Amino acid sequence: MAEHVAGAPPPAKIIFGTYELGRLLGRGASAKVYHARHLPSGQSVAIKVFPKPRRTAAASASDSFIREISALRHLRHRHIVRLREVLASRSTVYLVLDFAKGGQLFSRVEDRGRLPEDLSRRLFRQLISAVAYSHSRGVFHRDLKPENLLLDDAGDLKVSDFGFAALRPSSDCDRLLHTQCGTPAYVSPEILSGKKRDGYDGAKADIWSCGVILFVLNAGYLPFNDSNLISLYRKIYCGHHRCPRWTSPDLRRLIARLLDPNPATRISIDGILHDSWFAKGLDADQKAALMRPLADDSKPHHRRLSGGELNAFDLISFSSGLDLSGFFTEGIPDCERFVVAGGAADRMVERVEQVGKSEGLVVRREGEKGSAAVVERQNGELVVRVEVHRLLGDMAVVELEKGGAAGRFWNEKLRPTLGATGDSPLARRLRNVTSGST
Ligand SMILES: Nc1ncnc2c1ncn2[C@@H]1O[C@H](COP(=O)(O)OP(=O)(O)OP(=O)(O)O)[C@@H](O)[C@H]1O
Repeated sequence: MAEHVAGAPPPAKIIFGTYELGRLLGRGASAKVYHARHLPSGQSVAIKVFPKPRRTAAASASDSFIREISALRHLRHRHIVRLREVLASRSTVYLVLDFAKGGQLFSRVEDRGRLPEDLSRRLFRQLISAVAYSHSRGVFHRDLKPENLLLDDAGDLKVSDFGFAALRPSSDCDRLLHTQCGTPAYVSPEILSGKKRDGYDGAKADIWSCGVILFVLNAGYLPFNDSNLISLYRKIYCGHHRCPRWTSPDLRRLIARLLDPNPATRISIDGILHDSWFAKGLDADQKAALMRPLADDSKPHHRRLSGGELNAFDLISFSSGLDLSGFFTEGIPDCERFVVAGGAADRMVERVEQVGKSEGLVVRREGEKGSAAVVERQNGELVVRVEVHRLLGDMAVVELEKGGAAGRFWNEKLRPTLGATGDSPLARRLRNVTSGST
């Protein structure tokens, strides 16, 4: 293998035969984000790379990539980074996102200082448009801060990083949330106070963070800041902030209403839309256009989620699907793959082994930790090979390869014992496998 020479650009890495990974754009607590080129179209994308959790228990909704996928697949809005595709290998989950060429809004403020009031207003309107839309779809970001606000090549805002997002429970429409999330300087007093029994209103908590962001855009510094965490918390509880002298009276008033420590009296999205500073110079049509999501908003989101949880079936059916090509050798004749839940995959391997033995065939285990059962005739001719590839949590991809000698063994001996007459997803898949068998 060729060695990488220090100082030379790293060799191009092509993943799934489709994306050429480029430079590192940023790294967060949970993932690294790379620039990449979509080879068929030449388009730039950003790929967020998450190591897959090393555990066998079911993937938890608290995993940030699960949260992020669950949230982003609900959302299609011009000011929210679009999730194009989800890919996975054995060890890694890749989120393919629209590339926000302008980088972090935070860097802009850091480099050039505070923004002119009109530019703050334009970006704040875009932020509220995205936040209002997310809330209307039952998604609360919970970690809004300038580092998570990106800019595209036209300088328009794209809200990103939904790794802390919460989805409203669909059953009772209860908007009160319980997990403590976010970055201290941007977090609302009710989250800091951790009144877990009462929960908190995710919409109002996001609005507080929008208030902190608006303050930062206008001032160039944070409204609540202290190197001592306890003092910082105290300042946030009180909501005491001082706007810089250049702040217009209307903007001062709006900031005070956003940074109201009492969520019950804090301004709502509707209140913001009617605020004089926010609405300045906007006629009714322009306001409606601002709040309108993309025309094709409904397209990718027809399917109902089960309680906001995401499982591998959701992943598979999303967008162009979970591309599993990295798992397998292409071009194997009569090779089928399907996803199953629970212990069904392991039971299938055991069953293949048992039936093979009872038929006097040669049976052996292969693969990592015996994840595959191979059945052959005495002359070495392949009858059937079943291999289990672990996916997320207890979900698994079953790869089934039928050799030339599979026909009778598969149809008459094996399939009836695998319960392929029921109506489970596994049974349906097995019926399809059978109909094409030799
Ligand atoms: N779509 C994108 N286009 C361009 N750059 C991006 C994109 N997504 C992320 N980045 C860059 O990568 C950085 C890290 O991304 P992100 O905040 O999503 O990661 P994270 O691990 O979820 O972070 P956190 O620690 O805040 O949870 C961003 O701050 C940004 O600079």
